[in-house]
Amino acid sequence: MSTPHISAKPGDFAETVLMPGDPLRAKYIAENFLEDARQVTDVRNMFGFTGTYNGKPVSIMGSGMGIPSMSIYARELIVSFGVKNLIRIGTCGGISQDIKIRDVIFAQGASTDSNVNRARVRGYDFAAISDFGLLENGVNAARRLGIDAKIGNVFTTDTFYQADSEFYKELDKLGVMAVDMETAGLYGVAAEYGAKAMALFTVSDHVITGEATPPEERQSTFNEMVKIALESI
Ligand SMILES: O=P(O)(O)O[C@H]1O[C@H](CO)[C@@H](O)[C@H]1O
Ligand SMILES: O=c1cc[nH]c(=O)[nH]1
Repeated sequence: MSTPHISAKPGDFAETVLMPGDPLRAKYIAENFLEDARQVTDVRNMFGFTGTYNGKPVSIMGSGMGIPSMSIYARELIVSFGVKNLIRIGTCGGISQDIKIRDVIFAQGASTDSNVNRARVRGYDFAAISDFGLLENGVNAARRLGIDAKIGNVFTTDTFYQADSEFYKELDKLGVMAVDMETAGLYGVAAEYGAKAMALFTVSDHVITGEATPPEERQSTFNEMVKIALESI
């Protein structure tokens, strides 16, 4: 049973899917963290894999960048493949002064400059929030692993190259911790189709201070986040 963007059979995906933006990161996780991993889809090179972690079935699939791409894959996974839990594992830009590069952040909620969630509620505001159970499991897993993760509001933007840098300072005053490009859309799709969603990130750069993770360190901080996500299942 294929969809326009996923070529897989019924039962190919586990009930829980971890979604990095980059399909090559999905491949890396499958090869380095899962047992008995097999590739289940490769349409447009948006790779998806299913295997087990500590004996529990889990899938990993890329989401691509931005709300439209994430929304297509999330909707098809839920509606056509019976996926129940979608966990975004991404990178983000730090906004808050309290946030440092390499920190792990949980998106309790996601504000956005996108119109997709307003379109779901006749133009009104929609509070794009994480599923509480997935968030609680994730935070508990981070604590067990001794990782001091931050939890709060993030901003999902359609514009990676933000022209008005003052805007991030205004978000900082409102307590917004970080910026990404998918989470508000993921939370909206999950709500619309009756699935659970949660997002966590590693901070790859800071959009106000300009600090960035050295390339050689990116993999190890990314690994910490993957471990938290897998241990939370
Ligand atoms: O590392 P990923 O998960 O792709 O996340 C972040 O990186 C991309 C931008 O470089 C956007 O997708 C943003 O949300
Ligand atoms: O979406 C993102 C991700 C990392 N850094 C940014 O500035 N934006």
